[in-house]
Amino acid sequence: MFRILVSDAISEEGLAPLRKSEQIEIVQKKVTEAEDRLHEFDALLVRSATKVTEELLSKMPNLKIIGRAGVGVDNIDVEAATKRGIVVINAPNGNTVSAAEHTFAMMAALVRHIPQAHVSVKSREWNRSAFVGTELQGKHLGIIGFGRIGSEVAKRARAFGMIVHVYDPFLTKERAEKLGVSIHTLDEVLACSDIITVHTPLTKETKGLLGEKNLAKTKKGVYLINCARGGIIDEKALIPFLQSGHVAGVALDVFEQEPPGDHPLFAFDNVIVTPHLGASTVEAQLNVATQVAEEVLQFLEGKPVTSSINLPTLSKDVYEKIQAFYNLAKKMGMIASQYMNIPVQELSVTYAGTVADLETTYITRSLLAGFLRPRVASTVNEVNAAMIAKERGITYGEKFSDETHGYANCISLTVQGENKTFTIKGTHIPNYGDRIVHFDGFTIDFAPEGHLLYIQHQDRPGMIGKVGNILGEHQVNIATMQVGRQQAGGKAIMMLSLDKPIDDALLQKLTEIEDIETAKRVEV
Ligand SMILES: NC(=O)c1ccc[n+]([C@@H]2O[C@H](COP(=O)([O-])OP(=O)(O)OC[C@H]3O[C@@H](n4cnc5c(N)ncnc54)[C@H](O)[C@@H]3O)[C@@H](O)[C@H]2O)c1
Ligand SMILES: O=C(O)CC[C@@H](O)C(=O)O
Repeated sequence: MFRILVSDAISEEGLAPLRKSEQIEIVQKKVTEAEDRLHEFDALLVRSATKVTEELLSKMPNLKIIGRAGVGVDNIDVEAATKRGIVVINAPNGNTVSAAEHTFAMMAALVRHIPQAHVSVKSREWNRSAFVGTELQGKHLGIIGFGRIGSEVAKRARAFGMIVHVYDPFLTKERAEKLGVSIHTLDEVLACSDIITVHTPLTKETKGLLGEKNLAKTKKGVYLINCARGGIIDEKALIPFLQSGHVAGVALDVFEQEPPGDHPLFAFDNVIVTPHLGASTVEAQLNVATQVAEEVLQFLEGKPVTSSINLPTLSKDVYEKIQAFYNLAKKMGMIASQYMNIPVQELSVTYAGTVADLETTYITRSLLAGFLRPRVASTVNEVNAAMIAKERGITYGEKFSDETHGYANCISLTVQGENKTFTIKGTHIPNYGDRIVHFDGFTIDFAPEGHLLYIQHQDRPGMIGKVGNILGEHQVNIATMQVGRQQAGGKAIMMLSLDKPIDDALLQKLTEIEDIETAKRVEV
């Protein structure tokens, strides 16, 4: 049974695909109400209210995936989730239009004093002169952050006859031209805009972006809008600019602390606010819930998720192409790790042939996860393998070569350990399977699966028989046996696949056979 905790209000209709599965149990409770079951859940679905902290994750040891029904993941400790091998996914475009429309609603409300007029009329006043506003047409709109929502706001601004100025350090010229905007510096946007709206994520760079220094660069009489994340506009720094009248009005849908409680900005009549409603439409909530539900189902079926925050995103087509190599690489990593049962400093993966043209980043992550799995007690997967490798001082890199050793594709792994370098090469043969074709300096050909027994020995007559006899005496059946040698009478190896694993005593007995130099178990 796959258990899912839904701890924020997520569209029931959107969750329908999950409810259809008999293998899935959905529990809709706040985290604080589900304390007794937190250890059971495989998935956690949230919006922005639930704070997914390191502490919460420590109470959810079975958690495999966190689904964010929205864009921003600043309420999720992604690093802590990654360290635990937990995939974090979001719904990046499900609420874009709703947020852009809410921004515009706030903009119009701000410049036409709609909330204030609403309260006035409901208080039985009819004070029309008190609410003279300004048109949006012809005004200069500064957009800070030109991603999904910022670009949708720009489209609507043009429809209102506004002149759009954009600041986004990551916006390429090509995209700017494609979207019909010119790129400006932040100072230019601050100096020329009648209205400024922010649409960036909350990051180290954007937190307090509109603080005292940059607010001072804005035009007197500027209007400010934040429907992105609390803190991008520094709420405390705003106060003197509101008191002096430099800032004509502010519209906030998001706050540094949510809920904001009794906030000093609420003392200003020209500050209008909504409770983080940018995504609160029927359409947006259906979109984000559906997207997250579909991603969780994909994950459950062992298929790639397409909107992961902490994994390379793969299309279904790409995933199908790399699947075979993803499995081969993982097995190669597991074999190498067990064979080289010493501390290692570096893994170098070389791709040749058809595999070299694929999304090798994901394949390398799979190999790394396979290498670390026998060495790490906690969960190791493609999500956290890179982080764990770094923690253990293991570097890794990819290379590409034309040398396929006569195969259509070849993955070579070279492991650099203390005073030992080990190389293993593998290939995937469609409709046949995976083969290891080179092992620690020997040419060989074996399937990387099952209970493997590696033996290095001197090439003498009868060696194979001696090993076979001892295994037979201990009721251990040999499923397959492959041999390799560097030259007649020199060093040679056997790679046996056994029907069951052998114990330490039998392994020791094998190493005591004359002319046997090494015997190692490898489980794949
Ligand atoms: N109020 C709501 O309910 C609501 C709804 C949806 C999204 N949001 C928030 O709105 C924000 C934007 O969402 P989006 O989907 O457009 O995200 P996005 O990732 O598509 O766009 C963000 C843009 O900000 C730019 N950016 C990043 N750092 C910047 C910086 N230092 N200066 C200027 N630009 C910078 C990026 O290049 C990107 O183009 C996010 O914080 C999201 O959480 C809020
Ligand atoms: O879930 C919400 O209501 C807000 C979501 C929004 O802030 C987002 O980042 O997608």
